[in-house]
Amino acid sequence: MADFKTIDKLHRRGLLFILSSPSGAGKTTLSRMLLAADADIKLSVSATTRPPRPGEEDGVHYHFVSDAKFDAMVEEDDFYEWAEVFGYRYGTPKGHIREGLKEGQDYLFDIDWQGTQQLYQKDQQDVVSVFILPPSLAELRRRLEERAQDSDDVIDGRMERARAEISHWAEYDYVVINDNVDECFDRVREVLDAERMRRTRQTGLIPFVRELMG
Ligand SMILES: Nc1nc2c(ncn2[C@@H]2O[C@H](COP(=O)(O)OP(=O)(O)O)[C@@H](O)[C@H]2O)c(=O)[nH]1
Ligand SMILES: Nc1ncnc2c1ncn2[C@@H]1O[C@H](COP(=O)(O)OP(=O)(O)O)[C@@H](O)[C@H]1O
Repeated sequence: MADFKTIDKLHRRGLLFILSSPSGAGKTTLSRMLLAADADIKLSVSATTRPPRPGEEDGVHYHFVSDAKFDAMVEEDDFYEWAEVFGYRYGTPKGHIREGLKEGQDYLFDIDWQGTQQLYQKDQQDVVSVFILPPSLAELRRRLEERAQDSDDVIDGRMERARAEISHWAEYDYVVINDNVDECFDRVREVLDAERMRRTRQTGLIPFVRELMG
């Protein structure tokens, strides 16, 4: 008889796990927690024309590229999708995502609603999207100020955009409020765990059931 471990190792198709939120609601924090806690998911590193923030590493958080390089990547059809956000361009490189999915690799995307819509259009079956909401707009501003990475003007701009971004909440599969970060993280992991068990992703089930039925 197959024990739980065998069942757990059934082959499955990977998924494209999207975390979006208005800036400051906590998606970077949650992404880092998820990558640290879960060895089966890896970050899809975007290319951006935005300059690096202190502590950000090229090739780890983003591929930091010039405008000319980004133009060339668009020209060469190197992106799954790309969008302009806050005056800079951001794009998802195609890389090896298609092959990785077949092998059961999950990919994490920290992208905005425009990127989410484009990924859905390209590959609906593999996408699972989660929208993170702040508990209040006052708390959102407090977090942006506490992060201390932007000038007051930039924070005002991000707050203005937050309303527009929040208006896309209903386009997502799941919505989680990030009040207490640990509780929010638990919810996000529950979504990921359940989505991994979807019948259509468990490609090893057909041979398993065939053997089960003898
Ligand atoms: N469409 C799209 N959006 C992206 C991509 N990479 C990052 N973004 C979004 O660009 C926005 C700005 O990101 P960033 O400059 O890192 O600031 P953040 O808002 O503090 O995370 C965020 O909403 C990200 O989700 C990408 O490859 N494609
Ligand atoms: N649940 C939370 N409670 C309090 N502070 C939080 C919470 N989640 C994130 N933060 C803090 O808020 C700031 C913005 O979070 P960040 O993950 O950078 O947001 P985003 O990537 O969505 O712009 C950071 O300083 C982070 O440490």
